[in-house]
Formats: sequence, C-alpha cells, structure tokens
Amino acid sequence: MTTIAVLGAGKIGEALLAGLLQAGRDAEDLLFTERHPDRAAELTARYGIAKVEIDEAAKRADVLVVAVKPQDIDPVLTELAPVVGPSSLVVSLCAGLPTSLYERRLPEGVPVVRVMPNTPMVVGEAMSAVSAGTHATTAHVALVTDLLSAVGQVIEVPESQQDAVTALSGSGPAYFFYLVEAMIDAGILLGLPRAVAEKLIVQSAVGAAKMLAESSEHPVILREAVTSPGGTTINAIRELEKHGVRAALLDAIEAARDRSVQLGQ
Ligand SMILES: NC(=O)C1=CN([C@@H]2O[C@H](COP(=O)(O)OP(=O)(O)OC[C@H]3O[C@@H](n4cnc5c(N)ncnc54)[C@H](OP(=O)(O)O)[C@@H]3O)[C@@H](O)[C@H]2O)C=CC1
Ligand SMILES: O=C(O)[C@@H]1CCC=N1
Repeated sequence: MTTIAVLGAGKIGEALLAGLLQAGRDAEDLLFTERHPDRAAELTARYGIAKVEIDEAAKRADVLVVAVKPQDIDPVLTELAPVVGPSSLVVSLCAGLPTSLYERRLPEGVPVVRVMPNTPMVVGEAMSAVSAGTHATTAHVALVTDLLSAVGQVIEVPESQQDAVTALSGSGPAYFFYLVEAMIDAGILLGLPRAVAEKLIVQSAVGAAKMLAESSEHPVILREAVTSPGGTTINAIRELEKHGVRAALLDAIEAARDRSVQLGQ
C-alpha cells in the first residue's frame, strides 16, 4: 500500500487525512508533520496517525504532500532538499506555488505534481485539479489521481490554469458557505427561528447541488424552472441584479485568481 505523508496538517492537510481514512485507508499508511506538539497530539488522538519529522517522512512515505501555507514554504523546501531524490514524489497543495519553484529548490529529477483540492474531501466530495511538473510522468499523475479519487473527483489541467482553478474550486466552497450564511440571515430577518432557517437553506443547497450534478440541464434552465411568471423568484432575481451580485462574483473570483498569482511570485 502507498504510504502518504502530509507535511503541515492544518485545515486541508487534516481534511485529506480524514478523507483518506474515511475512504478505507489504514492509519498505518499515513503520516504527518506538524510544528506544534499540541496540534500533533490532538491529530494522533483523533485519527491514530503518527506524527514524524520531515526526514522520517521522506524515508517512509511514497508520496510527500506539502500542505503548509504558501508563505511557509521556504523552510519546508530547505528541510526537504537533502532528504528527497528522484524516487520521491512531491505533491503540492499550496495555492499559487508553481512546480518550477520546487524543481529549483529540490535535487534534479524530483517529480512534483501540483494539486488544487478543496475541503469537501472530508465528505468524499472534493474537486481536485492536478498538473504535472517537468519530471512527473503519467504514472506519477495516475498515482496522485488515484489517491485523490478516493476523496472526490479529479481532473487534469495545464499548470497555467491552476491559479484560475484555485480561485474557482479551491476557494469555491467558501463562496457557497457565505451565500448560505447570508440566506439564513434573511430567514432570521423574516422572523423564522434560526434552526428552521438553517434546515430550509441547507437542504435547499443540498437539493440544488444534487440537481446540478445529476441533471444534464444548464443552471439557467434549472433557475428558469423555479422562476414562475409574475411570481416570487423573479422579484428576488431583480434585487440580485440591481445589487450587481453577478458582477461582484466575477470581481471576487478574479481577485482570488490575482492573489494566487501573487503568492507564486
Ligand atoms: N483550506 C483550504 O480550503 C485549502 C487550502 N489549500 C492550500 O493548503 C495549504 C494549507 O492551507 P490551510 O490548511 O488552509 O492552512 P493551515 O494554516 O490550516 O495549515 C497549514 C499547517 O501547516 C503547519 N506548518 C507550517 N509550517 C510547517 C512546517 N515547517 N512543518 C510542519 N508544519 C508546518 C501550520 O502550522 P502553524 O499553525 O504553526 O502555522 C499549519 O498547521 C495552503 O498552501 C493553501 O493554499 C489548498 C486548497 C484548499
Ligand atoms: O484561501 C486560500 O488561500 C486557500 C487556497 C484555496 C482555498 N483556500
């Protein structure tokens, strides 16, 4: 069985470990590094996964998944450089960081695969996009794709598209959570009890997501089917258009893309 070490078990690192366990992988095949002993102890207690140092991770793991903040990458690469070689496989989950950065800092020939996942991997519903670096073969990409398929869907994209992917699906769950939060607030405004508003909106989100995933119809058609002539929905849509919600989303996602580009510089 492939041994996977997550370097930096924060939010996405933990989501990956939890998702892989959920998908049936043994805790013995997983490792993580973490700089705070309390956080490490908490994760080991919760999942039964061992915390190791980076050199041991490189020795024992077939796949090293880098999941630190892009701002923290420098010391990780310094520690990794003396302990990895062409037989290692480095997978970067870091927003913005190009595979060329790893290739410059690690020994010649180390294969690197860049991945942008998202947090729904905790429920097996991640959207992950993978891109091969210069030394990564199709077998490396297949291995990473196989690993991530256990926690959701995977597509391969040219690395030049990864900043856009990061803005769209990497950050994407946050936009939906934000929308749900605002819609629950609207329920409160209309006088509904919070628990009722939450139930109505969360199940509407689940139902709408399922229709989007399972129906072959375009979202416009699905929305039109809700929008009865002279009815309630069109009055709400008029307000959304008046407040420029579509333009705000375009600007927001463009700003996320720009930040991803900046993090890689
Ligand atoms: N959160 C998300 O939805 C997604 C995140 N990503 C990417 O994943 C990466 C991590 O993001 P996120 O999980 O949100 O961030 P977190 O800050 O939650 O996680 C990063 C973790 O790495 C630890 N860390 C930092 N440096 C080291 C080190 N040298 N050795 C061991 N551990 C270290 C941090 O510790 P400390 O607490 O001390 O900082 C922290 O626990 C980022 O690059 C982000 O772009 C990608 C897709 C989605
Ligand atoms: O906000 C971030 O920078 C990370 C990358 C994608 C989602 N979260």
